[in-house]
Amino acid sequence: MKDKSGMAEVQRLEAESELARTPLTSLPEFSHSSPDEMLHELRVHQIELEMQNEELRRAQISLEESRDRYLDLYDFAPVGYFTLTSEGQITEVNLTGASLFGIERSKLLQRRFARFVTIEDKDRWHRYFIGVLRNKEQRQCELTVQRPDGSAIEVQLDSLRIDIAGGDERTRVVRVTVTDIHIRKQAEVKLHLIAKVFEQSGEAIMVTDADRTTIMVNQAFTTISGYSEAETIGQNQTMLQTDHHGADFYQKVWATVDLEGHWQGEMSCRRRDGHEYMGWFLISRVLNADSNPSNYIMIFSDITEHKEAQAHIQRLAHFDPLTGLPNRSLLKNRILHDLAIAQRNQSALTLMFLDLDHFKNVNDSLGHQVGDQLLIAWAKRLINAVRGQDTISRLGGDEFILVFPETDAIGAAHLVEKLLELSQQPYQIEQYELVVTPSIGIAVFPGDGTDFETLCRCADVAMYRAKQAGRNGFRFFTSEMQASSARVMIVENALRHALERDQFQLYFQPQVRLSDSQLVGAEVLLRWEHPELGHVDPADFIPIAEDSGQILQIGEWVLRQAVRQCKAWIDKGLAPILIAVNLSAVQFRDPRFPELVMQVLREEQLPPQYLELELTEGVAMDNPLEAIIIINRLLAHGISMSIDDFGTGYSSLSYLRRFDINKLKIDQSFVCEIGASSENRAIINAILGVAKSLGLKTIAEGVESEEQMTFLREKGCDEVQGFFIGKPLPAEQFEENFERQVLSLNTRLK
Ligand SMILES: Nc1nc2c(ncn2[C@@H]2O[C@H](COP(=O)(O)OP(=O)(O)OP(=O)(O)O)[C@@H](O)[C@H]2O)c(=O)[nH]1
Repeated sequence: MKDKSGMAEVQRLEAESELARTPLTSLPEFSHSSPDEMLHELRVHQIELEMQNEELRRAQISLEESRDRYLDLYDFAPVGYFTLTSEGQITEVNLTGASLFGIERSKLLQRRFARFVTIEDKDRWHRYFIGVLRNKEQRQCELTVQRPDGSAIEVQLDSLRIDIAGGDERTRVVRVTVTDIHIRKQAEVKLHLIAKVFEQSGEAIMVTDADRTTIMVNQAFTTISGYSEAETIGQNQTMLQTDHHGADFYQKVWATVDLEGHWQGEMSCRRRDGHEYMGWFLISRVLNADSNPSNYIMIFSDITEHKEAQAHIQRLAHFDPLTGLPNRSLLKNRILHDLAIAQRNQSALTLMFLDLDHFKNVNDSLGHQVGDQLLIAWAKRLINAVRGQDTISRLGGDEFILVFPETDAIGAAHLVEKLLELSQQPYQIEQYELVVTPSIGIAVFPGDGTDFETLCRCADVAMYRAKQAGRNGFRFFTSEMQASSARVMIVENALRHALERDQFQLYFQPQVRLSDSQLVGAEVLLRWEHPELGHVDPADFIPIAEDSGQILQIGEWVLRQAVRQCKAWIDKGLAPILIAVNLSAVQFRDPRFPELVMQVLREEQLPPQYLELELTEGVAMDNPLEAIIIINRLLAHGISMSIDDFGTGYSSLSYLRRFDINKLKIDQSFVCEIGASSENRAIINAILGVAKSLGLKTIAEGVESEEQMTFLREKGCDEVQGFFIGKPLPAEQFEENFERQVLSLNTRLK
C-alpha cells in the first residue's frame, strides 16, 4: 500500500504523462514562455483533480457497500439486537429482534422494552436492567417475552451498558442481545423429565456399555437387586446371574439382542443377599452412528410375587381348595385328553360318579368342621388307591368324579370293589371314629358314551340306581355290564381259591415234526373245573386273573407243574420232548420273571432246552424294545422262545428279526380255512417265507384234517399240532398214549 503523499505523486506523474499524450493543438492558447507553462500546469491540475474525484467516488461506493453489508449482518443476525436508552426505551432493533418479538420494527421503536416482558417476569427485568445500568460488565438473564399474538417465547438477554463519550448518565445506552432459547429450554425440560422417569421408574434400569459393563443404574435397581449404584457401576451385568439357567440360555438371549435388537422374557436373578428372584426382562441394544452396539439397556422387574399369585389363581381355577383335588374345570381338560388318547388307541376308559352316603348326617351331628376333615381324609385315601394316570376330582359337596384311562368294565369292576373295600376302614377324626360309604355309578367309554357330558350323565344315573339299591354299592350304566361285572366278581372270587382247592389241571397237546413224524413236544393247556361254575374257559378266566394280578401265582403254578411233569417223563425213560408253556402279558412284564423261570428249572432239575415259552404276537410287539431284553435273557439261559398266534396281529419285521426267537406258531384261524380260502393259503405261504428268511422254525396249530397237513408239509412247515394229531389230554393219559400216539401217528402221517 502506498501512503497519501505517494499516491499524490503517482497521480501527478500520471497527469503529466496524460498531458504529454494530449496534442498541443488541443491545449488552450498559452504563450510559448510562461503562459504555456501555466497552461500546462493548469491542465495537469485539472486531470489530477478529475482523478481525485474518481478516487473519492470509488471510496464512497465501497463505503456504501460496506455499510449495506453491515446492515444485513445486523438485521439478519441469528440473535436480536436492541439498543435501549437509560430509560429502557427501544431506539434501535434489528429485524431478528422484531421478528422474535412478533411485531414490526417501526412499532417497537420508542416503546419501552418492559412492555414486552410477561407480567410474571417484569420485576425481574427491572432489577436486571438497573443492574446493567449500574455496572459496566455484561450481564445475563432469562425471561419470557409476551408477543402481541398472545404467544410467548423464552429468551436469554445479554446486556452491556455503553457510555457515550462526553455524555452523562442520561446519555448512556444499553445494547441488548436477545437469543431465542425455547428449543434449548424444551430440550432441558425433556432431559429433566427423562432423568425423572429413569430415577422414579418402578422397574430396575441398568445401562451398560458395548462390553456390557454397567455405566448407570436407577433407584429401583438398587431396591430390587440390593446392590448400590457404587457397587454396580463398572461391574459386568453377569453379576445378576444365577445357576438357574445354563450358559446356553444366556448365549441365546444375547445372540437375540444382537440379532433382533431386543429380547424379553423371564430370567432368574440373584439379590445381593443371595436370594433368588424371577425377573421379567426387556433388553435393548443401542447402536452408534456406525451401526455398532454402543450400549445395552436392561429394564426388569421382580415378578416372583406375580408368579406366585398367578400360580395361586391357577390353583384356585383348577383345584378344589378343601381337598386339593382337581375341580370340574381341570377334570374336563384331563378327560378331553384321556378321551382323545382312548379314541386313538381304541382303548376303554371308565368314568365313575361317587357320592358319599348320608354325609349330611356327619355335618348335622358332628359339625361342618368334622365333615370337612372327613372329605379331606376320604380324598387322600382315594388318591392313594389309584394310579398316576387316573384323575380324581371333587365336584363339590360329597360328590367326586373318578376317571380311569385304559380301563374297561372288567377293570372297573375290580376297582370299584377295591374302593368299596377301602371305605370299610374307619377314619379317626378328632375323637370320632367314622365310617362313610360311597355309592358309585359307572360309565364306560365308548359303550356308554364318547364325550365327557354323556359319560357323566350315565354315571350319575347309575349312581342314583346304586343309592336306590341300598347305597354302599355300585351300578354300571348298562345292565349287560352290570351282569358281566357280577360274573367277573364271582369268577375272581372263585379264582382266589382255585389253586388251594386244586381245581386246576394241566392238559398236554402233542406237537409233531412233519419231516419224520416224530413227537417233539407238547403244548401245556390249563383247565379249570369249578364245583359250581363247572368248566370255566381259559378265555374267560385268564383276563380276569390278569386284571386281578392272580395270573402271577397261577402262571408260576402252571410253569412248575409243566416242568415237573416233563422231568418226570424223562426220569421214566420216555423220549424227551419240549414242553411249550404259554406266557401271559402280565408275567412277561414282571421284571423278576426270567429269574423265576430259572429258579423253577433249577428246583425241578429240568435242563432248560426242554422248556419253550410261548409269547403272543401282541405282547411281544406291545413294547418290542423291552421284549427284546427279556427274550434275550431267557434265550441266554438256553430256554426256547416262540411267537404264538402269528399273523393275527401286527408285527414289525425289523423287530421280529431282532427278537432272536426260535419258532413262529401259525394261528389256527389260517389253518382251519386252508381248503376253502386261497387267501389263507397265501398268508400261510407268506408266513413260512418270512420264517425261512429269518431262519425260524414254524409250527401250525389247529390242524384238523389230512388235507391241511399235506398242504403244510408241501409248503415246508416244520411242525404241527391239532385234533388231527392229538387232542389235549391230562398228563397220565398223555403218557399212556405216548408210545401209542407216536405209533399211530407214524401210520397216519405216512
Ligand atoms: N363339610 C362339608 N359339607 C359339605 C360341603 N359341601 C357340601 N356339603 C354338605 O354335604 C351334604 C351332601 O349331602 P347329599 O349328598 O345331598 O346327601 P347325603 O346326606 O350324602 O345323602 P345321600 O347322598 O342321599 O346318601 C350336604 O349336607 C351339604 O351341605 C363341604 O365343603 N364341607
